[in-house]
Parts: sequence; C-alpha cells; structure tokens
Amino acid sequence: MQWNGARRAHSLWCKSLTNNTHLHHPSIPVSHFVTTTTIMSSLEEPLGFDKLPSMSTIDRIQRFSSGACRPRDDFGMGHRWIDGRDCTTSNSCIDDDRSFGGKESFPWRRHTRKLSEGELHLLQNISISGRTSTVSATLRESKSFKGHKYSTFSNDNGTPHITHKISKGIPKFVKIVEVGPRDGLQNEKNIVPTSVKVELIQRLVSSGLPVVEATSFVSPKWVPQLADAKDVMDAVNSLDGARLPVLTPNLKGFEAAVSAGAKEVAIFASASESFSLSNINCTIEESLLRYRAVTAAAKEHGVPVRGYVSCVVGCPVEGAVPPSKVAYVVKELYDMGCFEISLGDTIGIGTPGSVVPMLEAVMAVVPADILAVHFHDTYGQALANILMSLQMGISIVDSSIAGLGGCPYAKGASGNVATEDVVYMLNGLGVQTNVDLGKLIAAGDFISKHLGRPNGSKAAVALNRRITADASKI
Ligand SMILES: CC(C)(COP(=O)([O-])OP(=O)([O-])OC[C@H]1O[C@@H](n2cnc3c(N)ncnc32)[C@H](O)[C@@H]1OP(=O)([O-])[O-])[C@@H](O)C(=O)NCCC(=O)NCCSC(=O)C[C@@](C)(O)CC(=O)[O-]
Repeated sequence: MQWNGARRAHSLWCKSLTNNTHLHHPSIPVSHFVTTTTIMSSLEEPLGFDKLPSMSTIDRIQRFSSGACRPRDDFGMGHRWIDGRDCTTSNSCIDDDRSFGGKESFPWRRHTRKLSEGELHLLQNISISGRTSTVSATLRESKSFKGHKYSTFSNDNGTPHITHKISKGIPKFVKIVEVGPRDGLQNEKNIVPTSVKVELIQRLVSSGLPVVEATSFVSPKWVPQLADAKDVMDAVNSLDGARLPVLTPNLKGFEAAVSAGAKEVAIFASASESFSLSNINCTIEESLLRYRAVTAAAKEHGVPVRGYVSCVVGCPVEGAVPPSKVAYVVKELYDMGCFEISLGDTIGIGTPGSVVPMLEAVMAVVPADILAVHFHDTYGQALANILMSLQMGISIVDSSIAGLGGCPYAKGASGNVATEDVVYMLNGLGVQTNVDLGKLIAAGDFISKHLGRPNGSKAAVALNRRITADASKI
C-alpha cells in the first residue's frame, strides 16, 4: 500500500545523511540506511552539465528577465514523471531526456576572447597589486564590520569596465532570508531552550535582517527540537522590523501557527518523490493537495505563503534530480499562490554546473524575481552557487546564522551557507542588504557559544581573529 510505503520511507532524509537519530522514524529498518548510504556515494562526484539533462527546449531569449514567466505547454512535464511511467529512476527519465535533449552551450557563459595588450597589462596589475589592495580593504572593514565596497579594481586604467562586466546582472539589493532558528536548530541533537531561541531571533532581527524564519509548526514527534513553536512565537510576535515566517506542513500546522500569531507561513514540497515520502510522509502529489488546502486557508486569513522545493539538484536517495521536476513543482506552488519560492539544495550537492540548468528550467515557468535560493554548504559550493544565481537574476538568498544545521559529527549534509559569509561576499560586491555584519557576527557567536562549537562562518572566524589581533597591539 502506498501509504505504508510512505510511512516506511518517512524521515529518511536527514537520518540517512546525518545519522541524526532524533529524527528517525522508528519503523525504518537499518538496512534502509545502508542502501541510502550506498546510493549517496554515487553523488560523490560533483553534478555538472554532463551529468544533467541539457536545455534544448527552453526558450533562452527572455529567461533571465522577470518577464520570462509564461506557461510552457510544450515543456513536456505533465505528470508522467510522477506516475513514473517513462522513468526507470528519476535520473533516467525519458521524458526529461527528450525535453532537454541535445548538448548546447548556455548563452550566459562568458565567451573567452583574446585580450588586448592593455587588458593584459591591466590584469597583471590587478593580480600583483590587487592582493595588497584587497587585504587592506579587508582589514579596514574588520574594525567596524560596516558594509564597504572593495576598491581592488578601482583605478583609472579602465578597470571599472572590468568591474562592470564582472558585476553585470548582479542585483543592487539582495534580500536575505535567515533560516537559522528553524532550519539550523531543527537539526540540533540537544534541544535548545526556548529562551535561547528567542534571544537568537531578537539578535538576528536587530542586525537588520528583513526576514527571520522563526520555527515550524510540525509534528513534535518528528521534530522535537521545535516542539516549543507556540512559546517561541508568543515571545517574538511583538518584534518589529522583520517578518517572522514559520513552516507549516498541513492545515493542522497552519491553524496552530495562525493561532500562535504567525503572520506569514511557508509550505515545503520536494522535487524528489523519495525525499517527499521521507520528509513529510506523502507523495509529491499528495503534498500538493495538502498545500492547496493550506494556501486556500491562508488566502482567507490574508496570510502570505512562501513555498519551498527541496532537492532541486540532488536527492540523497534518487541521485540527480532533473530540472523539469523542479520546474513542475515550482509552477504548482506558484499557481496555488505562493508569493515567493525557495529552491533548496537540501544536501548541498550542487555546483554552478548543476544549479544553472535547474535555474534555467525554473525561470522558464515562473518569474525570476519571486525565486530564492537555499544552498546547504556540504561540498563548499554554496557561495559559488549563490554568485551564479545572482548573475542569473536571483535577488533573494536564504542562509543560516553561523552556518547552523546538519550534524557536525556525522558524514553527510551540513548546514546552510552561513549568513555572515553571504553578507561579507555581498558587501564585497557592493550589494546592499541593510544587514549590520558586526551584529550578525555577535548573534552567530552567541548561538555557537550556546551550542558549544566554533562559529561555522569563515568570515566570522576571520573577522573575530582580526579584532583579537588588533586588540593585542593596543
Ligand atoms: C507532515 C507531518 C506532520 C505528517 O506526519 P504524519 O505522521 O504523516 O501525520 P498524520 O497526519 O498521520 O498525524 C500523525 C500525528 O502527528 C500529528 N500532527 C500532524 N500534523 C501536525 C502538525 N502540523 N503539528 C503538530 N502535530 C501534527 C497528528 O495530530 C497525529 O498526532 P497523534 O494523533 O499521533 O497524536 C510530519 O511528517 C511532519 O511533521 N514532518 C515535518 C518534517 C520537517 O519538519 N522536516 C524538516 C523540514 S526541512 C525541509 O523540508 C527542507 C527545507 C525547507 O529546509 C529546504 C531545504 O533545505 O531544501
């Protein structure tokens, strides 16, 4: 029976990756994890263009503009992949091969060309003097953490032209959606006291973050770490300055969230059937049915709904996930009224090589400006993936304070990209976030200290060291 199958598979995802037993479904046999681990090893090679379907049917002319949204009747997705009729596995879907057949180059790729003598001279100057310049800029910033713009390339030799080329397409403002109190803490082995969660949220809001995902109204049997969702909301509801969305997997969760004062909710679907079963104990289609009920109720209450799609490039069980599957689920969430949709590389397996075709497929069916990217940093690819996403027109980035999430003692998925690292990179690019990096680092240090581990943000660690070094000279 499908439902029994779903139950057996339920909650496999974090467990198989992290050995984090607190989320394990009691009925999942140990042998299941062995299988999953074996499959996971097939993902140890980075997913690149050669491992994913290419994009011959996607119209490329307008895809990076927000006006690129249009129905794709010819997209060839339908429901066939869900029924599994043409697919042996999600990685070998005939439909997808047809839709994305043919290897073509992507027009957004920078064309290499011969550099002129002047340009060569310029680049040599940058590589020689740029290092000093970058370092001094970093040191200057480290004292105040104030957002600054790097001046590495700003000389009078025509370099602004190069800067312009590099930053072309990158938005002037990026909205950061902080997911640490929810995505980060849901994976913690030990339950974090409510008062600590509340203080963390307060600190994050006061750093200027516009959105701080506060908690989840999910089954406490599955996620005991967030069983205090109501108490957390009671304590943070009156905070001004940021939106505080919460995760709701079904109507029950939605109703509980609204009674607790939540003014925004998020629903979370998956592009991988196996992950859907393990995470929320139902198939993708069943989850979409549930979410239609949630979005309808939310509309009645005037509550905005954010959508998540997990496993957008890879699934711990199924391996590579075809972009068309992601696009299908995104479009469903969009059609049911989600105002924003976050694309989750749940296991942090993606590289720009796999993220780009996925984004292309998604941007062919919904506007780019409603999309967010949500990268876990398991393979250290998150910042590269974010930069690539920004260049493709994304301007909403999810991240987690101090890189919270995942289990530090187990092989497998790690936390989200650290918010401090994202802000540091965006400051370097001259992109506005309205976030105070100093306050952010203090918030990251606060929660890391509580959890008894080093801050997972490289920028925070480096900038903290710098302060110590400065102080020792005084
Ligand atoms: C979806 C369910 C609830 C289905 O869980 P189920 O066991 O299939 O649900 P059920 O309808 O059979 O109910 C079982 C029990 O749960 C209760 N229940 C039912 N719903 C709720 C609720 N909302 N709040 C509190 N309790 C609830 C329900 O009342 C019942 O209680 P009992 O009668 O046994 O005492 C469960 O599987 C669940 O809570 N899953 C949560 C999974 C989760 O939070 N995962 C982490 C999210 S992270 C993620 O998805 C990825 C993301 C978003 O971060 C992006 C990325 O990284 O890619």
